[in-house]
Amino acid sequence: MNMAVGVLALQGSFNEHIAALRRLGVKGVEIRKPEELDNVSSLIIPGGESTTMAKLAELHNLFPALREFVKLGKPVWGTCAGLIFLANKAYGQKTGGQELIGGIDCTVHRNYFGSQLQSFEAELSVPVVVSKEGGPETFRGIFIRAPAVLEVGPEVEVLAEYPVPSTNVLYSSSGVQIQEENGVPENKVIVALKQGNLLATAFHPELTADTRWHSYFLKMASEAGEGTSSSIVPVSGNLSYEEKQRIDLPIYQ
Ligand SMILES: NC(=O)CC[C@H](N)C(=O)O
Repeated sequence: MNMAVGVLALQGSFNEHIAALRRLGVKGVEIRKPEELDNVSSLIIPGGESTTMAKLAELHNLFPALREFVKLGKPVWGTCAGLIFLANKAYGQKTGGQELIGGIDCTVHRNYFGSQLQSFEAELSVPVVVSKEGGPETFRGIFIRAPAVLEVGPEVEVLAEYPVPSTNVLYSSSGVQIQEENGVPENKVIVALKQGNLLATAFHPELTADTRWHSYFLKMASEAGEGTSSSIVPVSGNLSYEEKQRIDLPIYQ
């Protein structure tokens, strides 16, 4: 049985993820209902606005199915708001908080880099996506009202960090200086991480023409599917009108 990559399609940049998968010849399936998760073997949670996305997920009764998906060890990648969904703990929530899926043993600050106006782009050093056969040595990260990860547990693999002025150093509720406590240099925050089959990036690879992060996730997904009956579904045949429109989405270079 072949299985496709699901993309949570409640809000945010899900079309852009589907377009990036399509560029790699892989079919992305929009997920809006819990039962639709049965048809996919891996999932991408796009960037957007995590409170809105969480409210919509609640409305569609998606949280139990999403948590089960994670619990079963199926690969999930969250970009930006998607990272917030996958964190076990979040700061900077609206009153009353929002539901999270959880799974990555980390604490995320929802709007660490400030408001929409403080959005920025930066070249990141990301050894896991750099090809040994050459090509660019960095990845251009697009940070839009981006979160950052401030604390990680021992099972988390840090894939990329971003330097910040030491005045940005945050303290936990108990007054402990978070970065120092975890041995992370005081002037860096975590912007890409992995725990088992869960991957998270604070920036938006789906808004660039660079598909290296999507390839990395597809590799994770196919490795997780090895020995089982599921594998990634290639897209074949001509593009439908809808798919063509997606591929033609503007790409931020
Ligand atoms: N671009 C994004 O996904 C922004 C996420 C945003 N900080 C939030 O809380 O939802």
